[in-house]
Amino acid sequence: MSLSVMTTLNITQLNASAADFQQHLKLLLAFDEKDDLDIQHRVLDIIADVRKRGDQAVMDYTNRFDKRNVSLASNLELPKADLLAAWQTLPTDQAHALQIAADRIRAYAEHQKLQPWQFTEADGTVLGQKITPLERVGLYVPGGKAAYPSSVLMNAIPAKVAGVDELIMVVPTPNGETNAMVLAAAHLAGVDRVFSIGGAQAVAALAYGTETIPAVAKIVGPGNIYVATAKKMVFGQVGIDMIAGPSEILIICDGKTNPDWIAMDLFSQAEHDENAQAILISDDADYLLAVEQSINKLLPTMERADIIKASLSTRGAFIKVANLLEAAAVANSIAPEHLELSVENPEALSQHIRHAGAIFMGRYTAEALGDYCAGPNHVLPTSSTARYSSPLGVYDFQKRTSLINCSAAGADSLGKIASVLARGESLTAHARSAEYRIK
Ligand SMILES: NC(=O)c1ccc[n+]([C@@H]2O[C@H](COP(=O)([O-])OP(=O)(O)OC[C@H]3O[C@@H](n4cnc5c(N)ncnc54)[C@H](O)[C@@H]3O)[C@@H](O)[C@H]2O)c1
Ligand SMILES: N[C@H](CO)Cc1c[nH]c[nH+]1
Ligand SMILES: [Zn+2]
Repeated sequence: MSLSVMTTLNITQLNASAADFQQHLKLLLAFDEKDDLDIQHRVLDIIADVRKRGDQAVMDYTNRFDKRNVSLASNLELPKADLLAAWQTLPTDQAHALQIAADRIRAYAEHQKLQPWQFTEADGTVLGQKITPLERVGLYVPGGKAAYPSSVLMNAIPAKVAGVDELIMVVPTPNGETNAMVLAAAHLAGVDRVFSIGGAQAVAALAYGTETIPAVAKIVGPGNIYVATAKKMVFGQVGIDMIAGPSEILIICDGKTNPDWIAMDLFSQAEHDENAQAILISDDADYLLAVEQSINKLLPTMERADIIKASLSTRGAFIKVANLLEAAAVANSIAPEHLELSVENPEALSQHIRHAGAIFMGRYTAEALGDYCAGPNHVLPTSSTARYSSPLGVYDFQKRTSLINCSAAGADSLGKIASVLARGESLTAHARSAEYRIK
């Protein structure tokens, strides 16, 4: 198949019926292997350095990557009074929007709470599951190329609903400039402490702790490729929610949605990051051309045109399919973070979707609404990890513990089974421990 230049942007064009389609799709979805390795080495070095030099390393990387001039680690923490002041002085429209978004995110999260359960067997043995909130969690709020008050709410509110004791937030503040909405959102959501650090150094500090930054049990939240890589690397030392890296949008359109709307939906995720990925699938070749024209018309009007252009030309694609069922199959093999079904009957098509972080149904459901205020969490799995990961939710901040309470009769009957299995494993202490309790 030929990869041809479709727009002045050089958006990759693929045809799903071509013999080498899967091969090209794989290339499109993967990050460049060499870049990937370079990033892994860089992140590994940063983590090792933070483990070794603690606060001093965090300050050095913060000064370097965020263009700061911090020489006292305590200055990395933003005073709680600043969070309150930001909330109190926020323009009314912004405070109102944050409050409505927070209320909707909380209302949705309340449905996700895991509940303890137990059942009693005929002989009186009780089996169950206890639910416990995590003690202290780290919330990563991105801040390199944009400020993300919405990510403060999306991280903190489910943690609060779960009943987490202490919420530690990190957010980079390039050039030392704090964002009033980010601080206000931290106050509104009940974040306990905020440190103005980001990137791999912030993830390492939360994972291992430094003299100033407390170690947490789990790190959640989205970030760029450095953040996502660092989270992967500290997993085990701490829990992580998922790989929530550079944003992605996949749109399936039947050719009947205003092409300007679809072009802007693609831009909406491309504008996050040069590494973001925006893909359009349609069964209508003329429609793909119409969206191409919209892209070329609208791009010069975008403030973040450079980022959008870089994202669309390196990681974007238009995919022609024979029909919408084939579109669903391609979507499943991509397993995107966000999937828009901009079609006449989204419910029917959604029945064929197995892998996506979130599905936006119908022409009116712009993915951007989900980013801010629809209610479901916008922290979502990227890089095809929606094959096995789910959106951030209350359940990410809750632990399950099994409960077993044997009656004497239960110990007798289970003891006999355990004894046989234990002797089959040649684990005699196990067998005898169970046998002591046999009547
Ligand atoms: N998947 C999701 O749920 C979700 C949600 C919101 C945002 N996002 C994504 O989050 C990301 C936000 O990225 P961002 O850059 O604006 O903020 P960020 O906070 O993720 O990253 C900024 C940090 O990256 C580090 N960094 C930058 N260049 C570096 C380099 N060359 N070497 C080492 N470290 C370096 C710096 O420490 C800096 O503080 C975007 O990719 C966006 O698409 C994803
Ligand atoms: N689209 C991002 C998740 O990939 C979330 C976000 C926050 N603000 C704007 N968008
Ligand atoms: Zn977004």
